[in-house]
Amino acid sequence: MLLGIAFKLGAIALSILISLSTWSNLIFRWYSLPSADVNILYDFIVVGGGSAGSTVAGRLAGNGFNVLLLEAGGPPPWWATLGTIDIPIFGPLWQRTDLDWTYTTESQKHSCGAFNNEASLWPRGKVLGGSGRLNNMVYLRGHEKDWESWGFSSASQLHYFKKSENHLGLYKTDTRHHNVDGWLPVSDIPMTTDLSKAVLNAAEELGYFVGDLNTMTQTGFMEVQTTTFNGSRFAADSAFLYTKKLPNLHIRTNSHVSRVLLDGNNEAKGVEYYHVNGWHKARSRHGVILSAGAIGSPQILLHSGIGPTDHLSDLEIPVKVNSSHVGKNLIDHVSTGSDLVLLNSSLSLSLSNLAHPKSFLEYILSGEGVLSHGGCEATGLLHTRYSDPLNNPPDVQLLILPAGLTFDEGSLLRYNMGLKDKIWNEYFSLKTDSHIGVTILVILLHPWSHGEIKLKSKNPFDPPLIDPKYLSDPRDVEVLVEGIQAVKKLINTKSMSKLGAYLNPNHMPGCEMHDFDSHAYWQCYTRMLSYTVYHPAGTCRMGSPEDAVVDHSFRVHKTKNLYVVDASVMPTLPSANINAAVIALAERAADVITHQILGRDQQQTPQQTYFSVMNVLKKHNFCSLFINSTV
Ligand SMILES: Cc1cc2nc3c(=O)[nH]c(=O)nc-3n(C[C@H](O)[C@H](O)[C@H](O)COP(=O)(O)OP(=O)(O)OC[C@H]3O[C@@H](n4cnc5c(N)ncnc54)[C@H](O)[C@@H]3O)c2cc1C
Repeated sequence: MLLGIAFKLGAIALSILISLSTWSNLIFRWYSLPSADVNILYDFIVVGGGSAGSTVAGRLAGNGFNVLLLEAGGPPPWWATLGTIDIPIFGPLWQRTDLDWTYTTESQKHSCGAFNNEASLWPRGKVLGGSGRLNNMVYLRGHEKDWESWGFSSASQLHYFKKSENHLGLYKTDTRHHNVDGWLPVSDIPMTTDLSKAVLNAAEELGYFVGDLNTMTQTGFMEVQTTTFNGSRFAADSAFLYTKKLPNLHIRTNSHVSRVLLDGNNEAKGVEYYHVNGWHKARSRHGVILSAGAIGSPQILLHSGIGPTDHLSDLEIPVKVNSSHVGKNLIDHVSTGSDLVLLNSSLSLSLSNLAHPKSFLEYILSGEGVLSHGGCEATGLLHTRYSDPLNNPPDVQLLILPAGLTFDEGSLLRYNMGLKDKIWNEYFSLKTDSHIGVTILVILLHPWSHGEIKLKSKNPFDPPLIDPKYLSDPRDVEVLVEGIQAVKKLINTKSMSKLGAYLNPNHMPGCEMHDFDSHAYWQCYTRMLSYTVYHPAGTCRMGSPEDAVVDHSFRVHKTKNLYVVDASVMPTLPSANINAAVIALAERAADVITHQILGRDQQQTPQQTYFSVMNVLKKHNFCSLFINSTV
């Protein structure tokens, strides 16, 4: 036993040492970023260093502009610099810490019955890299019909997905759909369990397409691709802020922006922010770009006096621009199905494998094994009978996780989600004997229910009121119930029966009045066990002035030099996890804004002129070899 303990301690010490050397480069970058000089007039101020903010700030700086990036969170803390923050399996550990804004929604009337106060806990990243530092790293683009409904051609959308991508996986030779010289690594997952193989075989048995869903034309199933490199998380800050030397980029962390400074013509001139021990102002020449996410960006607009007049007047915030859509159209992917499938065989992802020193060594030496597992291993995009495959994108996504809320025996995951004790005791912990609970998550891709974000007070540090109004439209419940029927078909295949898969027979508390497995039972189950997949969007949506907040060049209607670039501008949700689309939107925004400025600004700096000429040449494929290595 003593030998065992010594071995474990030795492995942990070794892992720390090797992590330190592996990540020292990154640590150096975090702490040697050019710090901001607050007296400079920057070309652009970007607010929020998350998925979108890191991308747009990195690209604009790369295009020769002087950029100040203000982020409310810090750089990752000291313990994260041991490398632990990039180990995929540890993702859930950072929730409910200083890296998380720890939002809670209002109590839901039609959903979330299984959760404390009938509310949903919404983790959001408060750190450079934003929610991309807490996420499950799944890289899935969505469907071509999604972009057409946004007013973009699918060809231009594919261009921006490819622009960001450095595809390191199986499909890297498919140059029509993938690219290998972007800044964001996209990899195949290094470890899967027997579950994903069984699900993919089951999908084939049922006649689904199995292959790359990132071509954006297919429905069917695939093993997930992830934003990782050598088995480690690679969030947008790693990709866009530290990959290239960007001397024009200045980063100020621990800087909470309260409002945009607008002149009498509603032209953005800078921002006001709180840093360490006082209020500061920063000024910009060409514009302010809000990338504070689907909660932060509408919150800052409202505090700046841009929003619905009645709401602002109630809070005595002087109205600058009456924009009735700010904070409205809150959309999110809501899901159900944790531990809905039980297996009577074991999988290689288990708590005991996770704690084994061998797993640490395997990860350190090869970037593989259980520590490299980000939670999700396969996914499917489907049309239920409520969605016409000829005219609509898929309406249900299935995400396959070889674990459920019971994975850690109740020590962390159920608290991260705010599950009621009664539901834990009477449903989850009753899991039959030694059988393991796995999850084929059913995700509603295009909710009819829309919610809203409002301010609670004039205080910029007060979290806003978040009400997603999940499942307030009954059509959403019907689509989720259809998704559950699709899961039942999958587990009834030969491939899944080899793993001993069966439907969890426990009756969901609160649904006792319905016969198990009846339609009414699943409606009730869905309303009880409904939870976020962490994709809030739409609160500053893009479109025409009559029904939107920003136009197609990301500019806030009725203002000048004020842009929003993040998940909040999405008019509808993509048929996928949304991080890839957020980054593609930010790539597009950087191009659009650069061209606008270069078009109207005759007095370019020599460096900007150089970059604009190079970009034009690159677009027309002149001297591409030379240019690719210099731009
Ligand atoms: C637990 C979890 C799992 C997820 N899993 C996946 C997945 O597997 N795949 C996927 O595609 N998507 C996933 N997502 C969603 C995805 O990560 C987000 O949609 C995406 O990161 C949103 O990008 P954003 O730039 O809009 O916002 P964020 O990345 O949240 O960035 C906003 C940034 O602004 C900062 N900020 C906010 N307010 C202020 C202010 N007032 N002043 C200054 N700074 C401010 C924040 O601190 C943050 O850094 C997940 C999200 C979570 C939380």
